[in-house]
Amino acid sequence: MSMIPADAPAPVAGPGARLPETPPRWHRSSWRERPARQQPVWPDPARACDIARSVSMLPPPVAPEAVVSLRRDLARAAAGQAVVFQAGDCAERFASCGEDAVAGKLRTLLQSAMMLALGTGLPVVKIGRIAGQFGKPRSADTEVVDGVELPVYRGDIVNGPDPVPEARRPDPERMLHAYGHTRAALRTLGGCEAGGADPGEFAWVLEEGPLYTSHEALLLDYEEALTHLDPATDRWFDTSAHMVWVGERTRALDGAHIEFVSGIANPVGVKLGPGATAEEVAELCARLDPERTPGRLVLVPRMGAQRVREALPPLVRAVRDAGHPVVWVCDPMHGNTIRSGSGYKTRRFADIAAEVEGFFAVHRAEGTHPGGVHLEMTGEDVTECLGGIRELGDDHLAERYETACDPRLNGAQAVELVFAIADLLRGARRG
Ligand SMILES: O=C[C@H](O)[C@H](O)COP(=O)(O)O
Ligand SMILES: C=C(OP(=O)(O)O)C(=O)O
Ligand SMILES: [Mn+2]
Repeated sequence: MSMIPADAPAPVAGPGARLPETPPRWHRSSWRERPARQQPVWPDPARACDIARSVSMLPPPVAPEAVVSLRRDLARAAAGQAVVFQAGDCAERFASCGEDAVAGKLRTLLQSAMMLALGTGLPVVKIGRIAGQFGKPRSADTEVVDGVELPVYRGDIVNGPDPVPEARRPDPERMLHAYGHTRAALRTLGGCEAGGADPGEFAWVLEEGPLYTSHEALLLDYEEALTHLDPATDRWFDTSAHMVWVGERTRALDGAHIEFVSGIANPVGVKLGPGATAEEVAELCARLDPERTPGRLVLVPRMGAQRVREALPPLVRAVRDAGHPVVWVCDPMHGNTIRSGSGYKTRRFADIAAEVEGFFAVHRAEGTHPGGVHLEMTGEDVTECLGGIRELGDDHLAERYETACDPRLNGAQAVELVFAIADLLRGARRG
């Protein structure tokens, strides 16, 4: 049953607004026939099923028209006429979905987008890791804290981060809370865009286009519950966000996550680690973008500074030669995670900057568009990543290490990186 009102206006036609056919035999639950990695083992699966059903009856958080509008904007980025800036927390916390916290994040994102727009003269497609980035894939199922083995934290939509067994137990009620916090965050974002809450001096950036939302489509019970048929277009939309992506750990071609996103009409991202092969990527493009529609597919290499210059070119060539009009977006964070001497999970600013430079160099050499960047950052003065202009060292990490999962650039480091990216983009345009 569709949750989208039948009288919703049909999307305006234009580049990127063409919506490909839903694949035959696809349904929002067809992923259940495939192996699904990184899913919680709910203690009471029948209860999880009931809760997912409750979520599916709630109003869709995001409207199909706004999703189509993002597709149109991404089509421009695929053609090199706009640049994508996708950024936010690694793991959003429910407790940070209040009005002040979300308005603060919005201001930070807009500030960065404004610097990119001013620095490049290009329109910036603004996409937050916001209003739903609650599920985390992990490298291991358990961790040892003070000698006790515990299930890992999998994001607020699954369990809690406190290192005690009760908090780490997967709780399906959290899917309902995730829905509520998404709605709350969207209300604040929408309020700012409508001139309600105050985005301050960055308000004009919003005149060029809204802040879209995105998260990893990881917890498939939840994504399925918010996927509805839109009668105006006869397409299925995952209404949990404007854009969703599939992570490096769940992008298996025959896996549940790729099956799920193959049938939704949203723009879809896929993370690509250094092990991705040209054949795999060509196959992913064939599955997810069979009609070669600009604005549909965003490929997000996260290779690591050491690998990007050798690992990325074969993938770029394979996609270009197969004629898929994808947006290439550089994630310079996830291939550069290290453990510091004092034991913190961290990243070096120099590595992050070097990966971005490598990404631009590859696109320059291949004659393709560097479509944008995907960052984990905050406007707060946290101490999670090493280096930057203030030369944050290992002995500073303990001062304000606040992330619930991966280390984020702090406000100053983010500004420094965005300036460097604007320079590279200017160079790419001249080239
Ligand atoms: O963004 C997320 C992390 O990279 C992912 O959850 C893996 O983190 P882990 O190696 O600490 O499990
Ligand atoms: C887990 C993430 O990325 P990846 O799938 O690239 O490791 C992430 O974006 O937080
Ligand atoms: Mn992360």
